[in-house]
Amino acid sequence: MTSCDKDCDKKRWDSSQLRKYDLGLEPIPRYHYQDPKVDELIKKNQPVLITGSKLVESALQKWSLEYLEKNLGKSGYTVYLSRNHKFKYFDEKKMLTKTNQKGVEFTPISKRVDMKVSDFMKRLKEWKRGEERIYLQQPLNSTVGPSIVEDYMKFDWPFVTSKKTKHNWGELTSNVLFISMEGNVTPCHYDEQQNLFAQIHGYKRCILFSPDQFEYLYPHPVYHPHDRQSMVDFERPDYARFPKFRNVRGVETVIEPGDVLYIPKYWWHHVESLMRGGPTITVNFWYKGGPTTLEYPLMDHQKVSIMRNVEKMLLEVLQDPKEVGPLLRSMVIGRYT
Ligand SMILES: CCC[C@@H](CC(=O)O)C(=O)C(=O)O
Ligand SMILES: [Zn+2]
Repeated sequence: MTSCDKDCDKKRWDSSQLRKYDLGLEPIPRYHYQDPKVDELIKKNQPVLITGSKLVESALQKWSLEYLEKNLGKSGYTVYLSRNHKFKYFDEKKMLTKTNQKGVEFTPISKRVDMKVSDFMKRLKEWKRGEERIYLQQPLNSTVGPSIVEDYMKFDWPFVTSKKTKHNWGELTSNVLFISMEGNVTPCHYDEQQNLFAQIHGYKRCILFSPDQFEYLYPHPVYHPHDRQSMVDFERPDYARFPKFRNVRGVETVIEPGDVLYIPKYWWHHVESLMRGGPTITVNFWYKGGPTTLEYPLMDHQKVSIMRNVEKMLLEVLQDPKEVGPLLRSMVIGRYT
């Protein structure tokens, strides 16, 4: 995939800036925000790259690193540090559960710290190869300065609200501000929320897989701190442990400033800030999924939700995670297979 799938005169990035994976990927469809195809795809819970919207236009020219440092405010921000380029999310509430204390040792690669924006920006500017990488991931809240509030109020709220209403989404839960170093990777995972992912600065490559790829992406068990995250290391897949990963089929795109990527809930996504592309800035719009009506045949994401509930129930009653596998095997092998 080259950057010339839009206009070839401006060379904005090239494929040498993308990390190499052994994956079968097709392009995510791109449509102008006024094209009816956008709502057609959202309605079908399909990803779509929405171009030309004014969703975050109020931030596009203004939200430079300098402007954000000056206006984000003095309180501590959530920053993740990582010894490598991967920022694999972990749920801290699941690190100390009794099930986990039954010998499931877990030490995350990345760690969460509270950092002043000025300290973050300093580390970003002075970063040297070999040092810990950093990634600011902060829900926008009342601690931001007045000019950020003004820019935020000028987001095209009628646009996002029309999507929420038309597609029966639940409430907006958060707008998370992401300031990433070039080359940072958020490894493959799914969220249980609808996501309008608005790019403000720099380029991010997004690889998505539909919920029906669950068995090829081997998520950690639900009780694990890496719940919802794929166990497969895309850079060095362990095909012995994860043989079906060879079958995975996904879609990808590179989002540019002004683009909005619709990431449907339960869709897997891997996101990387292009190598040698400089820092990137994104704001996402996470919406609760709408009310689910069970219509048959069930949709693939509904089956993922059912599997999650079965895991939770079994863990609740068995208490020991090591008993879940044997019980499911005796229930299924030779009887349902
Ligand atoms: C912690 C969330 C990170 C983000 C991806 C990225 O920009 O690195 C994402 O996965 C999402 O918006 O759902
Ligand atoms: Zn996500």
